[in-house]
Amino acid sequence: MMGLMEDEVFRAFTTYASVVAVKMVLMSPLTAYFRFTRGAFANAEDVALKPPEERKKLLRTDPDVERVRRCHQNDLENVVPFLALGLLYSLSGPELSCALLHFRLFVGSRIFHTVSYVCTLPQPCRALSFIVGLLTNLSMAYRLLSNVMVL
Ligand SMILES: N[C@@H](CCC(=O)N[C@@H](CS)C(=O)NCC(=O)O)C(=O)O
Repeated sequence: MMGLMEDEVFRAFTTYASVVAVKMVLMSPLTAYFRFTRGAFANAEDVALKPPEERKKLLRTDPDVERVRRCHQNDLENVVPFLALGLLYSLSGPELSCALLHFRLFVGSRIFHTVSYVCTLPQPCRALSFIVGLLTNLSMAYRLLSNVMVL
C-alpha cells in the first residue's frame, strides 16, 4: 500500500475519488436538510415526537426532497462505477496527464451534475454533465481493457 501511494497516478486517483465520494456522502445531509425545511418525512417514527394532529401531514413526499434523492441515486449509478474503473485504470500504468484529465473531467462533471439537478438549471446542463461523466467512465474502461484484456 505504501508503495502504491508513491505512484503519482494512484495518488491522483485517491485524491479525486475522495473528493467525489465526499460529495456523494454529503447528499444524505442535503436530503435531511430538505426533509426538515419542507416538512416531508418518510417513516412514522421520524415524526413520533410531533403532535398527533401534525404527524399525518408530515408523512408525505415533496418534490424538492425527491429531486435530491434522484440526484443521489444518479450518483450511485455513476460514481460507484468510477471508483471501480478508476482504481483498475490507475493500476494499469496510464500516463499521469491522461489519467488526470479523466479524473478531473469526471469529478468536475459530477459536481456540475449535482448543481444542475439540485438548483434546477435548465436542460441540457444536467444532461451534458451526465454525458461527460459517462464518456469518461467509458474511456477509462476502453483504455483499461485495451491494455489488460485476457479472454
Ligand atoms: N437512471 C437515469 C439514466 C439516464 C441518466 O442518468 N440521465 C441523466 C441526464 S438527463 C440524469 O440526470 N437523469 C435523471 C435521473 O437519473 O434522475 C434516468 O432514469 O434518467
